[in-house]
Amino acid sequence: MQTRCVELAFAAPNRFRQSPSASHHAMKTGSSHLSSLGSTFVGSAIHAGQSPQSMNCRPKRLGGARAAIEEENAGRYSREEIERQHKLLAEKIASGSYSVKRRPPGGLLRLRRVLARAGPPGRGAAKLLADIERGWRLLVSANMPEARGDIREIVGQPVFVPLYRLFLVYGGVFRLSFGPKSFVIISDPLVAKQVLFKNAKNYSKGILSEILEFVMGTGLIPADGEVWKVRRRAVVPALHKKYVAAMVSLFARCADRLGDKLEAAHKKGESVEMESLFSRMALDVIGKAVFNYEFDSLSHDTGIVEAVYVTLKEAEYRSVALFPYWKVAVFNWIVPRQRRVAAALKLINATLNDLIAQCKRMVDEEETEFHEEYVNAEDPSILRFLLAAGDEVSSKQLRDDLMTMLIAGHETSAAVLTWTTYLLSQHPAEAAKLRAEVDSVLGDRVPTIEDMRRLRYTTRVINEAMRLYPQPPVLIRRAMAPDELGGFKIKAGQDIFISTWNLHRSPAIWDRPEDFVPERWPLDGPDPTETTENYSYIPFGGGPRKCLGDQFALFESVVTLAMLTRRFTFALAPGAPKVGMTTGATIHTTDGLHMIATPRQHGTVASEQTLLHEENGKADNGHAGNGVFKEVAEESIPMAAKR
Ligand code: HEM
Repeated sequence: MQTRCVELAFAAPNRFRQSPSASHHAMKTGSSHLSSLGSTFVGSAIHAGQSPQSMNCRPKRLGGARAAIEEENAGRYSREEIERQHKLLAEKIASGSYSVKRRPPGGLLRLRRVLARAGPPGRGAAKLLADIERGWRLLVSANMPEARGDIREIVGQPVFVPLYRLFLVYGGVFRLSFGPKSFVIISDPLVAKQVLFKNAKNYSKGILSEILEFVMGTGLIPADGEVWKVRRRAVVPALHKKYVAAMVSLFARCADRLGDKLEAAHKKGESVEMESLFSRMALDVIGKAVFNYEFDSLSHDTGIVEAVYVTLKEAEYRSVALFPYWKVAVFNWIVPRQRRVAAALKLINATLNDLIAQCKRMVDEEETEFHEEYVNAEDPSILRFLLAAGDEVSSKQLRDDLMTMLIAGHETSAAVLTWTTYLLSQHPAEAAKLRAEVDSVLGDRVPTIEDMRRLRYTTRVINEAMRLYPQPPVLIRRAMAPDELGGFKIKAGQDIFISTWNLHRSPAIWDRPEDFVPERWPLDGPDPTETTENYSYIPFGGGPRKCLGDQFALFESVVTLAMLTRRFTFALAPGAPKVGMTTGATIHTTDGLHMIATPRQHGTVASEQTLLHEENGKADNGHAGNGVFKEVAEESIPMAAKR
């Protein structure tokens, strides 16, 4: 098939595609989702992995936001530069020059030897020195392992990659220092549990709050202390069971619209860039779900869609800038990007304020009594629930909460779907097994809430994709008082990164940690969570600050994956750029996920179902035998990339 890239008539969200730029990354800045940001060091890594090569399928139209994004991305890191940095870091770790010396100064040993030869008084002094040395060693062994590096060895690549290499050498709790600044990196499940759950009260969101303040204000993700407690208590009930069930049909509707787009592309012989399409679909979902707003970004590129992306991009940008010039008011007038950001925020705020006012009027006119599982059929949004609940909250706080959820629930979901689709394109056997389940459970029905229990393998595929590509890959905290982590003391004010990436890929925890094995999660077992896995698996965090949209997000991913699987097979587009990783708050691809989506011929379904049953019958928890599926996979996934 002759393929071209779908030319999307949109501006802003295309950021993900081609540019050598961080356009790509335009943000997910989520919050927590922004968690992988939060310091110059972390932020610098955000722009990692971008290739300066131009892509062969650029969108023809560049809107203002996209142009702005491209403008600032020129001349970032080349692939060669990143590879050079990987090598340098590996060599430095191997040579030991990255490690802080933990032995007493070598001169002491020589002095002791000289003293020992100088008769009884010298021997006495040498013994005294030996005792001091022993005390030193004891003291040092109580110190946290420390890697002291040069920030240039870390930037230019997704930050969780060097953190993984360092973890393998320095262990589950170590300090990473750059000059006077240090971060404690946690990759040990029990220590993660202590920070997230057992002693959660001692940890704030630290630098994350500062970065996100301009967009989320005191919304749930950046908020700490009393504000967080009050707002969490108010918002959580809005995502009750009936609400999530009502959302299933919204997910299906949006996934169907995406399916139509893919079908149209196929008819024209075009490839599709799935990362930006998933981003648009997730924006459409979250707009409706949170404040009943129809972005319809899959079809139109309206000013508000562009404004959302400009704002998200800015949050990412601020996390990487060395000098926070926007804190100086005059620069906000002088610097064009700051003027654009101000205009975007003004538009979003005005839209949200209108929606809030409109919703208030509707609630005032509504006759239905408010109750615990209140859902308005025409407007099942979270905003409607909060207003109907009579939530005593200022419009500003409400706006902050809505904006936070918009960001938190947007790119995370998009990223999960992007990497799941990528993984499946690399694992035809698992893709065939998935199709078999979807066909047998759904046929050509649209999924309902009851199907969520039945789509077991689909759920496992998502669980496993979230293990390999956690969104965000790092969680950020700051200690408010001294604590002891894994036996090492830390001081108040210590910045901490919990590396979900390291936990999820730790060779000490997982068999074949790097492999995509949905079967590692038994179909008849409970859905894996931080509780079932005792903090070895924390795709939604854990403890009091755990994601409140976890069930929503899981169902959104399952429904979308099932709907698309029912209609298409996916394969990487011939000649598509290698799918590399880069990170904002979530993990993005470096150059987009260019695929061929082929509408399915339902003739292969029966044989795939037989295979699913045969495979399930084995009740084997290992990796599915690829050989079993090979034939089906080959005939039903045209051009599928093979492992
Ligand atoms: C696959 C999609 C999603 C993933 C992987 C995800 C992941 C996470 C994670 C890991 C955290 C904890 C952050 C931390 O501890 O620092 C979090 C927090 C949060 N998430 Fe999500 N999330 C997703 C979707 C959503 C959705 C759809 C919503 C809203 C409807 C949402 C709203 C929130 C909020 C408000 C918080 C902050 C909770 C608090 O601090 O009290 N998320 N999310």
